[in-house]
Amino acid sequence: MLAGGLRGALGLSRVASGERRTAAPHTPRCPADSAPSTSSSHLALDPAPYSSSCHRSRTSCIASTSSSSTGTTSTGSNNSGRASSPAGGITVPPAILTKSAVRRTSSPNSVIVHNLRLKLGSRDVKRPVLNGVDLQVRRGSLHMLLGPNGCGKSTLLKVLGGLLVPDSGLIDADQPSGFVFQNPDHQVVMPTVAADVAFGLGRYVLAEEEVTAAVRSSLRLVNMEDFMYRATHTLSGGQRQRVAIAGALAEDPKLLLLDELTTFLDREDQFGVLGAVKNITSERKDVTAIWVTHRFEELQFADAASYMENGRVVFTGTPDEAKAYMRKLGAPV
Ligand SMILES: Nc1ncnc2c1ncn2[C@@H]1O[C@H](COP(=O)(O)OP(=O)(O)OP(=O)(O)O)[C@@H](O)[C@H]1O
Repeated sequence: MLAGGLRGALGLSRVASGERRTAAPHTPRCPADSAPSTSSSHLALDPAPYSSSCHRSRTSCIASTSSSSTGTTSTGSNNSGRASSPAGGITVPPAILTKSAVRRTSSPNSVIVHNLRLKLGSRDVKRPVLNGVDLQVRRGSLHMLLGPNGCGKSTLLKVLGGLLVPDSGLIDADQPSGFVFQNPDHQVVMPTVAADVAFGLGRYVLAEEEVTAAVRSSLRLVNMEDFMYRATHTLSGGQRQRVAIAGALAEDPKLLLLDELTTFLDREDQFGVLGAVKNITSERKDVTAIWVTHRFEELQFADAASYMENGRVVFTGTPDEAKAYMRKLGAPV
């Protein structure tokens, strides 16, 4: 059980039994990197997209498209920039939906991106960062994204996670998504592991038992259940990274967006984190992980890999095919 004090710290004092977590959060774990959430699920972007409420599944996102297009959505906005649903007093993030979203629930792909374009920069001087990205990621896979510095990997992840809004293109992605960033020190913010994993659940109306169960099962998936009551400052970098992933998992994401999680880790921690993510996609067939990395040796954990150059995906294949492709480019794979 979580300590009573923890409940208050997490803002979980309003418990209504029988109510269940129904919000569809997009989950940036790094406060410093948090941006107004625009959960991306179905983007078929005209230059001026519009927003609406977005609930858990692909299907309901599409269903809410028609109500948004007629302006009948009941979602309002709160101070944090998130939309709030009056129905259960539960906050839900805004989503960007368009009339051209296609119902595709039977697709084996968790993510389909087509001709995605985005320019970034100042208001006066922008330059293309995503130059027509096409990408398909199978549901339940661990898909690695590689490419040289500055080719657009993190930007693509941010677009998939709703942290950036593309200028044009189509995105059809399972939701909700959970984002974990490079530096665990920016993301593991609570004094104990249990409190940290439960952190994001504070915005839901949940019974204490539900919080504890979500925390425990998330920690189990990343092989950290035995650390539940440990002080976070006693953890190694890799353990902290696994706690950050568990924090994202606790909110039941369907898409995990993992941006260079092993950059600061030694080999043991690196493989511990990779093993944890592999375990998640093996055990939870409905969860897909996109893993951005520079480290070729990590390909052995991948189900598939894509290589980006100049804001485009130029190759997608099996890990072995990806290695062969990169060897041809002269990479020391
Ligand atoms: N907010 C921004 N404003 C202007 N340019 C940006 C912004 N964010 C990223 N860029 C530029 O977009 C390009 C792609 O950046 P991104 O971080 O996506 O690359 P990356 O492939 O993840 O690189 P790395 O492997 O070094 O992390 C870079 O040239 C970067 O400088």
